[in-house]
Amino acid sequence: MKIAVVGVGHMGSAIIKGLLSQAENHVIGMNPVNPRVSKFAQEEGFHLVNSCEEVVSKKPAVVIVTTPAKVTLTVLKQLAGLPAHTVIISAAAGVHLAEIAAIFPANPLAAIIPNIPVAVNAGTIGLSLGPNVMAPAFDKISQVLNPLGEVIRVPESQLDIVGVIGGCGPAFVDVFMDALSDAGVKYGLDRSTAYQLAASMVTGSGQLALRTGLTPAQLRDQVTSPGGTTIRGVEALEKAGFRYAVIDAVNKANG
Ligand SMILES: NC(=O)C1=CN([C@@H]2O[C@H](COP(=O)(O)OP(=O)(O)OC[C@H]3O[C@@H](n4cnc5c(N)ncnc54)[C@H](O)[C@@H]3O)[C@@H](O)[C@H]2O)C=CC1
Ligand SMILES: O=C(O)[C@@H]1CCC=N1
Repeated sequence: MKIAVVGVGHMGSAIIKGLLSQAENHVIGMNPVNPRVSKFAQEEGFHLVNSCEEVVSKKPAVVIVTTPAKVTLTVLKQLAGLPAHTVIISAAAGVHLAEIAAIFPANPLAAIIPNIPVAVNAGTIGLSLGPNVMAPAFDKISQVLNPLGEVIRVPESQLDIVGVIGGCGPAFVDVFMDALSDAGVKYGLDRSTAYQLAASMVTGSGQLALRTGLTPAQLRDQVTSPGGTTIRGVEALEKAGFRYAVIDAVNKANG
């Protein structure tokens, strides 16, 4: 399928990497001229263009817009010449489907909030469908998004909070992994072993939660042996207000 990704920054690059893992995808990236993006396109082997006009002329089946939110509606207006069957997917946080529908009244539309792990096909993607998404368009959306990770369909009113937990969440987890790694180094691990340990532990904990369907509290109880070491660490986290710090991170990101 011919897929254009407009805005090849952090998110656009992550999506392109994930899309390129599927041999049947023909990926076109669009970004204003930028040596970083040209180098990335050369390394990854996708076709790069520098204007919306070129994207329109390629008649992609799907366009994914990953431009900064504040320029996204302007960029979409420059793409308004796309054929009516092109599916438009916006990944810009805070850009609403109704605003996109005002520019593309006939096209199938969707809003997504992906996260950076889409680069390794292990993303979490909040999806809200907009107008004109009949079965063929839904099939295209599924074909593009499903290989990128877990797609969680929500009403658009919930996309912001899905975006904070799924989209911002990796940065919160990265802070946690960084702190764990510092602690590992303090007790004698070399830095790369500490990073590997923290990342592997986070991956495994997530996989266990998904595969067993157990709640985080049930899983924590499996680790906290009576009178053991873990409960002493959990007590320290509670004393430091770890839970409130996490909830307040979501408050602030969602504000
Ligand atoms: N970074 C993330 O984890 C996530 C980002 N998003 C959304 O993705 C969008 C981009 O975010 P990032 O990739 O983090 O920002 P970024 O700043 O890394 O990338 C933005 C890219 O868009 C390009 N750009 C700027 N103006 C353009 C234009 N007129 N036409 C085409 N390209 C243009 C920039 O040159 C840059 O390469 C935002 O709307 C954000 O809400 C959504 C979910 C997660
Ligand atoms: O920080 C941001 O604004 C974007 C939206 C979700 C994750 N990154």
